[in-house]
Amino acid sequence: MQAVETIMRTGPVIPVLVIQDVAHARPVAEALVAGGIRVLEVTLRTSCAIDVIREMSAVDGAIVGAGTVLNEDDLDRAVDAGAQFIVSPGLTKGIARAAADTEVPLLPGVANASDIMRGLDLGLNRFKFFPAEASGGLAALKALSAPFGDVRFCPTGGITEATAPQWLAHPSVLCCGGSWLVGPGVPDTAAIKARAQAASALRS
Ligand SMILES: O=C(O)C(=O)C[C@H](O)[C@H](O)COP(=O)(O)O
Repeated sequence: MQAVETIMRTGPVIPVLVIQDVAHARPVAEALVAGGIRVLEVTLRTSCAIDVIREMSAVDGAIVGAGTVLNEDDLDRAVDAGAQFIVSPGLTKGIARAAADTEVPLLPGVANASDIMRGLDLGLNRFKFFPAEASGGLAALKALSAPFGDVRFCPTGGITEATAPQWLAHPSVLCCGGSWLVGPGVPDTAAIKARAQAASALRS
């Protein structure tokens, strides 16, 4: 297992994936990897998500994790399917302990100073800033970075290809998350690859 920091530094954007049909898993993962995006967050929002993690994990070059992990049971199911990292919209002691016990990298969501302090108490200092735009946007992140100078973030929620560069320019930001790379429905793999190429070039 890689450290969560390594995963965050693999590329500038982590695509947040909501895959409705397991048949779409491989073509989507292949298109993203072909476009230079290797770290893939499969949200546990669909009934096939666990099978999607399994399928995508078989794609060469893909580093597949689970998102929308809400409890220890979700975490266990995702890890059993091959998830190499775990993303959660929030932070609970249960998830932090389960991730530590399983030695799976965890990227838990924080939205304010108290969330960050709870994370620090649990030995964590790499977080998803979620929901990034709705929680005050870049101005809020800049303000939070002042007292928490060693903390690094993956802002997610409301970020687009157009706004990602502003977030990535902040020194506390290692990468951004976003759903814009893969839309709903039957995947247009050429378009996904093109968006992945644009995303992977965002900070170079
Ligand atoms: O379900 C989760 O755990 C999530 O990760 C929520 C996602 O981060 C946001 O839904 C990002 O979506 P956009 O705002 O469309 O980029």
